[in-house]
Amino acid sequence: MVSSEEDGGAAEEKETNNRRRNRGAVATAWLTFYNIAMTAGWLVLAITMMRFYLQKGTNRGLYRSIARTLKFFQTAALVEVGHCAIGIVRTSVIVTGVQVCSRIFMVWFVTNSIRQVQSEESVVLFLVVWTVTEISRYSYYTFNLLHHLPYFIKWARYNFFIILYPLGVVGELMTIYAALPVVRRTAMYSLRLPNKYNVSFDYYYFLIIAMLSYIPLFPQLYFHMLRQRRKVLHGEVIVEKDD
Ligand SMILES: CCCCCCCCCCCCC/C=C/C(=O)SCCNC(=O)CCNC(=O)[C@H](O)C(C)(C)COP(=O)(O)OP(=O)(O)OC[C@H]1O[C@@H](n2cnc3c(N)ncnc32)[C@H](O)[C@@H]1OP(=O)(O)O
Repeated sequence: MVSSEEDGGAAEEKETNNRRRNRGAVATAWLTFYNIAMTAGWLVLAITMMRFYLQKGTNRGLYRSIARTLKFFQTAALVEVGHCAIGIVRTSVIVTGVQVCSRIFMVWFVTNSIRQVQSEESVVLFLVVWTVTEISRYSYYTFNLLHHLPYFIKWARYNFFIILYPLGVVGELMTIYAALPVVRRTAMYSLRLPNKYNVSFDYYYFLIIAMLSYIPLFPQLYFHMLRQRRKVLHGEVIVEKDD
């Protein structure tokens, strides 16, 4: 439901201020520390990727050069699901969980595990998209917590995703697609019968199901962000169903 912009804007601002007051000093300090650390981590990734490309002029070996940092900072984002669960951040556990888990899956179980896809251009595509997204997202949260939010950071946070989200999805799907023949050939992460657990699992089909699951899940994340954009940039009050 969307009410008039003026009334909505004032009510939203009041609600946001109340929420911030109720969060508590320890939680605010933790979130500030967390967001600064994550902004720094993704900035390091951006600089490492740029330096690598400028020095080598190719994306061959680029993933290996950032693998440890990427795995650390992307895995650390699991903490965000905890933030929502304990209520220090007012975001849906499900929306955050899907976003974070799909990224962790891409890093650990596709790109990191399957060496043959690491030089694909699609890997560079999603890495660049994630990096730009995360630098603007975490710096937005940091400046917001410090009550000094430059407008261009707010603008970037709630506009870049319009293009970056679909581009990220294209990069991820193309990478999984490139992994399929390798997974089929090597039968990695698969369990064939007969075995002592009497269970079978085929990672090849799991990857196909993962790709298909973008069809229902991605629009939900995208429309969630479009609603956030209307709320933050245009002050609309949007009543969402709780999880
Ligand atoms: C097991 C394998 C399964 C595989 C299946 C896969 C299927 C997956 C399908 C979908 C895949 C998508 C793939 C795309 C990947 C990409 O990322 S591409 C790059 C572009 N992406 C983006 O732009 C989105 C980035 N992600 C997000 O923004 C979030 O993760 C989100 C959960 C989607 C949305 O964030 P949300 O928190 O709901 O919105 P905000 O407006 O940012 O925040 C709401 C309020 O919460 C406060 N807040 C949130 N986090 C923090 C924080 N860390 N610190 C402080 N505050 C925080 C925020 O300030 C808001 O509060 P108020 O200001 O009080 O309103």
